[in-house]
Amino acid sequence: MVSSSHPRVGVLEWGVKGVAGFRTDVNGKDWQALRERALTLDASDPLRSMRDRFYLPQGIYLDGNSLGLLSVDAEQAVLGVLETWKHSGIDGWSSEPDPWFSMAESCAKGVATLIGAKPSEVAVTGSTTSNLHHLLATLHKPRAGKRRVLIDALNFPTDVYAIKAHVANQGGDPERDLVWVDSRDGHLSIDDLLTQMRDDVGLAFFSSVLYQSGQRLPIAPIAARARSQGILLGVDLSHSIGAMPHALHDDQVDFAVWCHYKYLSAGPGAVAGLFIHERHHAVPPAFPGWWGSDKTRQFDMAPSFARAKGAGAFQQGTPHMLSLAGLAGVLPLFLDIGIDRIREKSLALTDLLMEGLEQLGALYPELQIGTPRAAEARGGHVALLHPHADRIAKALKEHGVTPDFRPPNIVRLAPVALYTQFADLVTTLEVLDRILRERLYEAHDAGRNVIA
Ligand SMILES: Cc1ncc(COP(=O)(O)O)c(C=O)c1O
Ligand SMILES: Nc1ccccc1C(=O)C[C@H](N)C(=O)O
Repeated sequence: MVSSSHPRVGVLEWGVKGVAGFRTDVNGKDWQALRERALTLDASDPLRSMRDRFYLPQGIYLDGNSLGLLSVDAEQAVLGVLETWKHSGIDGWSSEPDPWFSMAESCAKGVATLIGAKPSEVAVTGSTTSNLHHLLATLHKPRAGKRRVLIDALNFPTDVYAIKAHVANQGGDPERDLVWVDSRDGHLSIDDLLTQMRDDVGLAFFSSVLYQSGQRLPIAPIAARARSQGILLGVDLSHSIGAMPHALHDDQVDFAVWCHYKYLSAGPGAVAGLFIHERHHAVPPAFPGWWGSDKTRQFDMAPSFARAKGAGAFQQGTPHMLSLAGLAGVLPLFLDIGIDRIREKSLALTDLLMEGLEQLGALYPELQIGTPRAAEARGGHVALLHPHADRIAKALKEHGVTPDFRPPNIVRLAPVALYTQFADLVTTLEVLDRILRERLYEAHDAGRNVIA
C-alpha cells in the first residue's frame, strides 16, 4: 500500500483555480441532498482504498476515458524496467522474476481474464490502429456476393481510416462497398444495425462503447447475427476494456482490438491489445515478424517462420518494454478487484452523475444528456450536450474539473471506478451549475484546443 506521506497531489500543477476555493453557494441550486448521498456512498465504497494507489492531479480528473491516471504500481513497474536495464543490460530479457522476454505473454493472460477470452486468444502488442490493419489483412478477404463492409457513422476515425484503406487495398471501392449504420441522434439503433447485417455483408466492425455518446452496444446479439449471416465481426474495445466485463470467446466475436491507456491506466501510448478467436488460429498472420515466433524457436534465427500458437503469432517486432511495463504493473489491481466490481461502481458513479445532470437539464434547457440512461446501454462515461460545449469544457478546466470536448457539442465526463469519488461528481455538478448560471463559459473562446 502507498504510505500516507505519498505525494498524492501536485504531480501536475495546472495552475487551475482549484475546486476548493470555488464558491458554489451563490444563489445556486441546493446540492446538499445529493452530496450527502455521495458521501454515504463514498464511505461504504469497497474500492475506496484504491484511490490511494493513484497520483491524482489537482482538482477533479474526469478524463480517464482518454488517458487514465498513473498508479504507483505502474510507476514502479516502469522504474523496474529502467533499473534492470541499468544494472543488467541485455540480461533484462531473461532475468527473473519478470523477464522482458515473456512480459507481453504474462500481460496477455491477465487481459484475457478481463475480456472473457482464453489466454491463447489475446496478444499484447502494437497499437489499436496497427492491430486493426493486421487483423483485417489476415482475416478478411472480400468475395463475390459478400463485398460489403458494415460500419457505423459514429465510429472513431482511426477505425474508419483503416477499414477504408483495407477495402481499397483489397481492390474494392470504399464509396461503394462501405455500408453505414446511420444515426439521427448520436445513438445507434440496435434494430437498424441488426437489420443491416444482410447477406451481402462480409465484414462488420463496431465499437463496444461509442467514443462520443458512451452508448454501449450489446455484443452477444450482434455476434449471433454475424454468425448466422456468415459475417466476420470485429470490435473495438478501447472504451470498454477495464470498465466492464466482456465475453469475447463465448460470444464468438471473430476479432477485437483495443488500447490500454484509458480505463486500464497503462500509460500514454501503452502497448495495445488484440483478440483473435481460436477458431481462426490456423490462419497465419498477414504481416509476420520474428516476435510472433514460438518462443522456444525464436532465437534459432531460422529463415522460416515457426509461429507461436494462437494470438501471440500476431506480435511483430520487439515489444516496447517501457510502454509495456505500465500495463504489467497496473493489471494486478484490476485482477485482484475483479472486473464485475469495477463495473458495479462505474455504473453507480454514472448513475449519480446522470441524476445530477438531469436536475441541471431542468434548470438549463440547452443542456442535454447524450448517453443512454439504461445501465446495460451505457459504458463508463457520460456525454453532456450543449451548444457551447467547447467553451464549457474550457471553463470546467479553468475551475479545476478536467473533462474533454468532442466536436461539435459534446463534453465527456468519465469517472473511473478506481480513483473517482462520488463526492467529486457532486462538486463537478456544482461547478457546472455555476458556469451555466453565470455564463462563465463566455470568458472562453469558442473552438477546441489542438488536443481537446
Ligand atoms: C475507439 C477508439 N479506437 C482507437 C483509438 C486510438 O487508436 P490508437 O491507440 O491506435 O491511437 C481510440 C482513441 O484514441 C479510440 O477511442
Ligand atoms: N490517444 C490519445 C492521444 C491524445 C489525446 C487523446 C487520445 C485519445 O485516446 C482520445 C480518445 N480515443 C477519444 O475517445 O477521443
